[in-house]
Order: sequence, then C-alpha cells, then structure tokens
Amino acid sequence: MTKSTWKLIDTTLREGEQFAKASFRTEDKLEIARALDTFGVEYVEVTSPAASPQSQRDAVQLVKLGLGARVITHSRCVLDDVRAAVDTGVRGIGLLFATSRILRDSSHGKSTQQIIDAMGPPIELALRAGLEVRFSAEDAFRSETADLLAVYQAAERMGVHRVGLADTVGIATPRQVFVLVREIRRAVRCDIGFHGHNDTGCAIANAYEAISAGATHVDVSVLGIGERVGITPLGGFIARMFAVEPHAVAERYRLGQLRELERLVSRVTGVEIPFNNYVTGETAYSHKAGMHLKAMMSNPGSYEIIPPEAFGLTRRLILGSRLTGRHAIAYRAREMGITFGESELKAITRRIKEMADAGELSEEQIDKVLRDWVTA
Ligand SMILES: CC(=O)SCCNC(=O)CCNC(=O)[C@H](O)C(C)(C)COP(=O)(O)OP(=O)(O)OC[C@H]1O[C@@H](n2cnc3c(N)ncnc32)[C@H](O)[C@@H]1OP(=O)(O)O
Ligand SMILES: O=C(O)CCC(=O)C(=O)O
Ligand SMILES: [Mg+2]
Repeated sequence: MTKSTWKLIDTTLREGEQFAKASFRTEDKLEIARALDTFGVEYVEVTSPAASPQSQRDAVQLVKLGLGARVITHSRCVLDDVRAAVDTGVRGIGLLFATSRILRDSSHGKSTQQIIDAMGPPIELALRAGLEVRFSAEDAFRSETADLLAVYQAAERMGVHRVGLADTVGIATPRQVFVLVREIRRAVRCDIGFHGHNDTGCAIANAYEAISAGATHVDVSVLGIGERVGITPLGGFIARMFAVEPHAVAERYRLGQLRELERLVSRVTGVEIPFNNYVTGETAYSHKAGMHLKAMMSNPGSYEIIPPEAFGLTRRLILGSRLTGRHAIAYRAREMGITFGESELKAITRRIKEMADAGELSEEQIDKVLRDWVTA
C-alpha cells in the first residue's frame, strides 16, 4: 500500500477522556467532534456507552451530528456492552482483549484459547448489527507473538474488518513496531490499526513505523491526551507525515484548523499547549542564531521542513539577541530602506550584540538603533 492511504482514528473522545485532566461535558464533546470533522479525520472514537448513562446519551448525540467522519466506539468483549454500543447507532466498534501474561493475570484471567472463545459472540453480534468491527490485542508488545497470531487469525476468521496492535504501556521501539506489524501484515489480509502510548517518547515514531510496515489505521488524540502521558498526538503525527508526503496530507486535512482544534482541547481540559508543540507550539517557527537567520533569509527551507503557511501560521525571526549576525541586521535595514557598507554593518552588529548582552532587544529597539545610526 502507498503510505498516503492510512486513515486517522481520532480518539480524543475515548482515550482522551481517560486523560487525568479531562472531564468532558456533552457540549464539549459535540464541539470537539465537529472540530475534528472539520479538520478531516476519518474516524471519531467515543467512550464505550457501557461506561455510564451519560456516555450512552452522549454517544447517541454524537452520532446524530451526522458528521462526515465515522463515529465509532470502543468496548470490552462483553455482549451487554456491545448491545449498548449498537443501540447508539455508531458505525463501528473497537473490541479488545489483553494478550500479555501480566494483563491476562491482573485484568481478566483468561488463557489465549479462552480469549478466542470469548471474543466470538461479541464480534458476531457487532457484525450482525452491521458495524465495522476491529479486534485489538491490548498490550501487544508485551505479548507472545504466537498468541498474537492466534487471536488475530481467529478474529479474521470471525470476519473482523481490522485487527489492532496496542502498545498500551508505551514500551515498544520503532524497530519493534515495524517488525511486529510486518509479521502481522503477512499473517492477515484485513486492515491493521496501531495504538501507541508515549511513555518513552516513541509514540509518533512508532505510529510512523506501523504505517511503513503496512498498518492502515492509526489512533491519535488532540495534544496526545490519554492515560498517563497519553498517545500519538494528532498534530505530531500530521507533522511526521507532512514531512514525508506534504501534498497528500495537505489535500486530505484542513491543516489551517489544527491550531484552533488544539486550542479548543486545551481550553476544555485546562492544559496549556506546550511551547515546543509540533507545528503549533509558540516557538515552533522562531529562528534566532545568526547562522540560521542568514540562511533563512535566503531560503526559509534552510531550517524548516514544514512551511508555517501550510498550517496558516507565520514564522518569527529574532534579530535582537546576542546571537544575531550582520546578515540579519543588513536584511532588516534593507527592509527599512537603509543600506550600510560592510564595515559599518559590522560596527552596528557589534553594537546590537553589546546592547543585547544586557537583555534582548525588541524589533522596535533594533529599528531605532538602525535609524539613529543613519542620523548620527
Ligand atoms: C487500555 C485501555 O484503555 S482499554 C479501555 C479502558 N476503558 C474503560 O475502562 C472504559 C471505562 N470503564 C468502565 O466504565 C468500567 O470499567 C466498565 C463499565 C467497562 C466495567 O465496569 P465493571 O464491571 O465495574 O468492572 P471493572 O472496571 O471494575 O473491572 C473490569 C472488568 O472487565 C473485565 N475485562 C477486562 N478486559 C476485558 C475485555 N477486554 N473484555 C471483556 N472483559 C474484560 C475484567 O475481567 C473485569 O471483570 P470481572 O470483574 O468480571 O473480572
Ligand atoms: O483498543 C485498542 O486498540 C487500544 C486500547 C487502548 O487504549 C490501549 O491499549 O492503550
Ligand atoms: Mg490507550
């Protein structure tokens, strides 16, 4: 498959609701779902309707929005939970069972064969109800490969549309993800999803490797919110893929909406967008060192792999620091209609650096230095 055929399952309203600081009201969920749809994600995953009466009512309302994105939910392999999901009108369901020894012992106590036996009826019920069905192995990267192959092949025989690999505890490395997804790709014909937690900072790279190895669907959430430190962030994954296939990504998603989407989730959860957030962070397009500034003024691609304009953003060149250089100062002077000779330029740059040693200069202060130099 070509890389650009992957699909995004945004799970801000499911995994994201498991984030310690998230407590979504119905209106928050509706607003987030609409914003995700405007951005263009292919799926919006919502909390299991079995979780609470309000979760059930919210799922119904989210379905009623009539989004372009498919509204799907997530569920244990429990018939009553699947029935509750079907009743909401969702279009798909992500069923799961933990397959690692540690979670089999601590979570549900089933052997691999018991898992296979238990997943049959819920899968059948969901398929009969016409849902798109995914079966996922929770904690896949601490599971035995033989167990994974057994459950995935059984799920495929039962007719699921997709199997999922979940790096539930964020333990996987990109190479491990590539190798395991490739192995599963060879073992099943259905679609493959990847869900990766970010406990060791590998969630974006892991999602990318999953796609490279043949996964078709990737779970993301806005700002990466989820259990503990969360999962693959939507913006970071989009940045990763834009760097590889900019045209396909720009065609499929309304990239100019990313910042608003993140601001919305930031506002609703009360967490700030980090200064170094992918693409939209406050300093994501700030350039400061003289050597960088010179090259940036000649070609912005020198130190930017993703043009800010693609996301409706602008860059900031910081000229007033002690790290500035004469090319940057000459550039600003030319913008103001002033031309300096080489030795004069060196002297002004020296002066600006001396002044900046006492504290960075604003754009207005630099302009004043340049103007005063001419009139002095
Ligand atoms: C890795 C993940 O993020 S998976 C998604 C996690 N999401 C959620 O947990 C959704 C919110 N959860 C809830 O509201 C509740 O946990 C419910 C409604 C799902 C279940 O509530 P309870 O019945 O009170 O059980 P509780 O949460 O205490 O324990 C989990 C139960 O699910 C069982 N279980 C765990 N995984 C699975 C599974 N994949 N399929 C079926 N049953 C499972 C456990 O064995 C346990 O049941 P038991 O008491 O019969 O042993
Ligand atoms: O169902 C899945 O694929 C993922 C569930 C989950 O959130 C996880 O395992 O971390
Ligand atoms: Mg998770």
